[in-house]
Amino acid sequence: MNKRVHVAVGVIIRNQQILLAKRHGHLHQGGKWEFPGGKVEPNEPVTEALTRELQEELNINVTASSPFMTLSYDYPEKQVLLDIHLVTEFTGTESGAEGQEIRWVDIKELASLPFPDANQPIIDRLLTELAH
Ligand SMILES: Nc1nc2c([nH]c(=O)n2[C@@H]2O[C@H](COP(=O)(O)OP(=O)(O)OP(=O)(O)O)[C@@H](O)[C@H]2O)c(=O)[nH]1
Ligand SMILES: [Mg+2]
Repeated sequence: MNKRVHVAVGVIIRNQQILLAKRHGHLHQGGKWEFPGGKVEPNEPVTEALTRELQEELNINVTASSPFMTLSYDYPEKQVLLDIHLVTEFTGTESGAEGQEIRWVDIKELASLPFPDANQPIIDRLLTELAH
């Protein structure tokens, strides 16, 4: 029996663009684009996990965020609970602090990129609610 992995995920938005990172090839769902984030530690508040992960992965400091949606998804080998937050303000200059490729992408372009299977509802909502 595996436990569902709780993941803090940041949809970082600025000027109609979203900041994506490419997952390293050896990781789960490797080679695909992702919204930066990572596992919530035991007893850690999710917003704290979000801030910590984006500091570690992008070297930025989140200064404004709001809950966007949660999503449970069962991969054959792993069950995740994605706790997705919109990040609307941050300080610092983004970089791939763990050697990963990063990219700002127009919201409308999201539909044409490969994401982990769990992400489809996020993409759909961003396209219908935030693209203009
Ligand atoms: N960060 C992130 N993880 C996602 C997304 N979609 C998705 O299915 N996941 C899954 O959520 C899980 C947790 O992500 P993660 O980045 O913390 O995990 P990881 O196992 O690579 O290790 P880590 O704890 O060292 O960061 C992974 O199995 C990943 O495939 C997404 O958009 N962003
Ligand atoms: Mg991560």
